[in-house]
Amino acid sequence: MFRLFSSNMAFFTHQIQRSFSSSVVRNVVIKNVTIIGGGQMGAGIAQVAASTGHSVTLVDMTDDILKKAMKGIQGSLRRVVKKKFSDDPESGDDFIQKVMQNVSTTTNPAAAVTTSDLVVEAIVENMKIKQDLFGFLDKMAPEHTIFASNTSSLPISDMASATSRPDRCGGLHFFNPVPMMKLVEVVATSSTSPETSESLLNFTKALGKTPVCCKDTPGFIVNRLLVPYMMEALRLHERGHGSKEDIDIAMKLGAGYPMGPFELSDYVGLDTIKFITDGWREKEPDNPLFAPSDLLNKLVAEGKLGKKSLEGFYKYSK
Ligand SMILES: CCCCCCCCCCCCCC(=O)CC(=O)SCCNC(=O)CCNC(=O)[C@H](O)C(C)(C)COP(=O)(O)OP(=O)(O)OC[C@H]1O[C@@H](n2cnc3c(N)ncnc32)[C@H](O)[C@@H]1OP(=O)(O)O
Ligand SMILES: NC(=O)C1=CN([C@@H]2O[C@H](COP(=O)(O)OP(=O)(O)OC[C@H]3O[C@@H](n4cnc5c(N)ncnc54)[C@H](O)[C@@H]3O)[C@@H](O)[C@H]2O)C=CC1
Repeated sequence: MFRLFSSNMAFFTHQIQRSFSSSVVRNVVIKNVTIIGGGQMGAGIAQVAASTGHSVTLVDMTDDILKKAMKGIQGSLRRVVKKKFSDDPESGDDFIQKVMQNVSTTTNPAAAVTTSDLVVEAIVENMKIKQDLFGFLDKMAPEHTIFASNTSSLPISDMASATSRPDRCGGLHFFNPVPMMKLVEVVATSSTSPETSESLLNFTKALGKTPVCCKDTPGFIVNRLLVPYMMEALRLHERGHGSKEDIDIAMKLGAGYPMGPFELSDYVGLDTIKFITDGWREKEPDNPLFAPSDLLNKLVAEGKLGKKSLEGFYKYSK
């Protein structure tokens, strides 16, 4: 994994800063943003933050992943400018160039957070790995830095408890695809300070998104309603009461959803879906809705993770 102890210097500098800074941290104006995890969500968050003038550092485990993320951001920006600058392609190119200049990448999270106002975690949906990351970054980041998680399903308070700054921890739950989806759930735990919540709300608005305030309860608002609906779709199919194609068509044409539940699962990523549903089963072990799904487990075991691996419930071409 990361070279966790490779930046002793950054740690040392930070400890000095810490001893001089005030323990009361006021409303933080967010300019420098570090995003940990350059997968679909992290890359999308980086794109939107950079597009709105923030200075972004994107962190992942290898340079290859980061290269892929930057390529993805560029491709997505091309789609955005095609619309936004339809009659002025040159300005569109300038915009892309400026946005790309706002993003730097690194595989060294310790160095990345030393000047960060906000860290957004968008790594794998696993509590232990997220807690290890939060605990590690807590020692490296300046006192004022706010830590936010983009988790779909895990308690923010459990991640915050791995730090010495639970008042400066919260949730920023973005939706996929980040450049298109307007909503961000801003999650406050019982320890999140009002100043932190306000900074996160202001940041969300600065991104051009619409925030809603959520408590740190399972699934926040959207996934509390979305996960049971998606699980019901899976159960309906497993009982042989509908093909995945018919269920998808039904929910698109009958309920007006842009994607049916199987299409959406492939879009989200079946590995992430499995992490989420395994976690919900732990919370509600007696709920038959969250019983293990042979179909989902088989697809994940075969590496069929959805759109990102070109096969999931459906097949995709590049
Ligand atoms: C059945 C299995 C059950 C398993 C049970 C387990 C359940 C657990 C589920 C929990 C999931 C949790 C995930 C999470 O935490 C929260 C989420 O994010 S949920 C997902 C929310 N997102 C959605 O619901 C997306 C729905 N889809 C859409 O809105 C549209 O389909 C979409 C915008 C993605 C694409 O639009 P569409 O018209 O279909 O296709 P186009 O390709 O034509 O795009 C339209 C338009 O948008 C532009 N665009 C699309 N993507 C991007 C991008 N990434 N960047 C930039 N621009 C983009 C595209 O260019 C088009 O522009 P035009 O000008 O209109 O041409
Ligand atoms: N996929 C979706 O539709 C949504 C996902 N989320 C949440 O966002 C988070 C990320 O999801 P995705 O982007 O879909 O996953 P992804 O699998 O596309 O990306 C995760 C990235 O994190 C990197 N990573 C893993 N461990 C790391 C570590 N210790 N340090 C640095 N990087 C690390 C991986 O290399 C990978 O590039 C998860 O918590 C997920 O639940 C939230 C909303 C929607």
